[in-house]
Amino acid sequence: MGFITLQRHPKGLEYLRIDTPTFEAEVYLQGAQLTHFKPKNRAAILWMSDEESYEPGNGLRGGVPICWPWFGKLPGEDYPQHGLVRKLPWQLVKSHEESSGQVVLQFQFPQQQLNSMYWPFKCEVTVEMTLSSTAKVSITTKNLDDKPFVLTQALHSYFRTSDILKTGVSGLQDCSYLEFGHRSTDKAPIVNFTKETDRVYDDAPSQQLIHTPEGQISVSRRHSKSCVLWNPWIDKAKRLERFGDDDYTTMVCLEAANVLQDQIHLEPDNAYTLTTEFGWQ
Ligand SMILES: O=P(O)(O)OC[C@H]1O[C@@H](O)[C@H](O)[C@@H](O)[C@@H]1O
Repeated sequence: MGFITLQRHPKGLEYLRIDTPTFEAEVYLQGAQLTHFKPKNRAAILWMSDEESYEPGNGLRGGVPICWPWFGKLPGEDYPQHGLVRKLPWQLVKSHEESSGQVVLQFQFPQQQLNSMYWPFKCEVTVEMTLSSTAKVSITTKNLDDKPFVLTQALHSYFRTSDILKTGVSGLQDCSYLEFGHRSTDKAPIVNFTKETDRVYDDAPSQQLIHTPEGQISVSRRHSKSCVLWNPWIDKAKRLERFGDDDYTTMVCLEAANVLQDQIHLEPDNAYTLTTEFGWQ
């Protein structure tokens, strides 16, 4: 076997390169972030920005960033967007190759790195990836404190398409969403992209399909009622860091989440696992 090798990007970040008879993948220890996933004989599924500089301490623009213990700007305007863990190194605590070609990786976020100014709770945070012809990414939070806390989070997956104008998402028909402060519901069977899209669906079915010119990507979620659908479109693309002006034409984010009414109340000693799984249909 020997499918997994530890490599170092010229800018210094360490990552795992995995090459099996079934798939290839790359996972950065910073952010425990899957940045590349490609089943053999199929196109790559995840989008990664060509403008990414891979500087240590920056978020990596693409793949599956981990947003924890809050999503977006919440709980306060001065809080770092999308939480505390996506720009810091995680520890690899398990890597297991099965003869079938399936690979299981487990990462833990070192508790001492948690900024107690923003997050004054003891907890254990683990990301597990099960990679084969599909990729499954889970994040488990265990409350080790003596008081409960409230958590929002997302597995912020960037998917690749060759043409956003020929891309749509099914599985969201009749679901209510919040976008730019307004509530709405889409009656169409497929959501298409013609402008900036930044929707939080708070009670969506557990599976969607992304229809791209390359085929259909199935994206499913567990322990998650909410999901986020995002494409920055023309103007926001120009303002985003590590994102090319035309990059909005080749990506779409469909994020497994626990946000809005779907936020998690975690009592002491309890644990909660959010999971997303994706692959070609
Ligand atoms: O640039 P960031 O912090 O990675 O965020 C990217 C996007 O993440 C999405 O999840 C949000 O809905 C967008 O509003 C945001 O712009």
